[in-house]
Amino acid sequence: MNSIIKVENLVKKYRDFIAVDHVTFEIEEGSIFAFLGPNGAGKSTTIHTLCTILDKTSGTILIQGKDVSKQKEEIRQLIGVVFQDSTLDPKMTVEENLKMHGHFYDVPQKEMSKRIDMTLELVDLIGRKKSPIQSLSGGMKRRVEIARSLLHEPKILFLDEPTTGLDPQTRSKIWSYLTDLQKKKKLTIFFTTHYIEEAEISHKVAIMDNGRIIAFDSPKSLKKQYTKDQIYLTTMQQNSLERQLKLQEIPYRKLSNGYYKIEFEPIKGFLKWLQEHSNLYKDLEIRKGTLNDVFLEITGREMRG
Ligand SMILES: Nc1ncnc2c1ncn2[C@@H]1O[C@H](COP(=O)(O)OP(=O)(O)OP(=O)(O)O)[C@@H](O)[C@H]1O
Repeated sequence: MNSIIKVENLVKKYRDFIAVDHVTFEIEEGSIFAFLGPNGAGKSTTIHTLCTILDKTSGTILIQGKDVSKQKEEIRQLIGVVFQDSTLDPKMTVEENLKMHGHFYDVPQKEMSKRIDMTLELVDLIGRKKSPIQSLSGGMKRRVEIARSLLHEPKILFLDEPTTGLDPQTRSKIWSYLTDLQKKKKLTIFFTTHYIEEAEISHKVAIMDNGRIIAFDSPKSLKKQYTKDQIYLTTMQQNSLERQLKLQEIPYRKLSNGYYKIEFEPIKGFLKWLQEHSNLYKDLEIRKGTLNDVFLEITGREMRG
């Protein structure tokens, strides 16, 4: 694996409180990586130490072989960041905001206009180049921030909850721009999100809890390892259904909403039973395990709440 980020035994303390507790992981160049976990798990703290915004307490962070403690400036040129709180100047136009960033990152003057147009085209906002930021919608502002973060041609894009507060349609549009970028520019994308389903597009997911990484793999492998397909049934014949399930030693749980929940792996093995006993149930729903179920299985708690 060609790792672009290598984190080893990362610890971040705030006084005596350990916010990040001996975290170790690697991220492959050109991949999409999602960082999940409940509030206060330590995701933002980790991302901020990787982006050189926050100093770590101990451990090693290498970004393309460069040490964040010693080579901050070089690393800043390698990364683009989009954080939750907008840092765009609302009174300035889109173009002026991008130009300011370009100067800050030493984008050569003769390349500036070309790069601004190119990045705005990537997020479909070239037509709004001359618009003041304050005239744009929330989703457009986030897209301007993404364009701005790409202006100095970074190798890695860090996004801390890039879609929080946006409507589902805008969120899906932003993800389609980001996945497109990852493919076209071979960009490595590292993001945190509260919308667990957004992590499904990533190549690897790390789930963090209480400052530690408790699971790390592809969404598919995590779900395969920790979840089972779930079948939900309703019935008019409770006694007969329960008798049959018990007879076949099929584990079930009766939920407070009247549904019977059956977890079965592999689901194929249960389909025959369902066909043969179709007279015993009314509604049938099959749900695949989610990343939230993975968290629930490992910790016994919901990821949210
Ligand atoms: N500046 C600080 N001083 C003291 N404690 C802090 C500071 N920043 C964060 N913490 C604590 O460190 C822990 C991890 O916080 P962090 O913001 O990294 O979590 P998170 O996973 O990003 O949560 P969220 O999803 O809510 O953003 C929390 O318990 C938080 O209260």
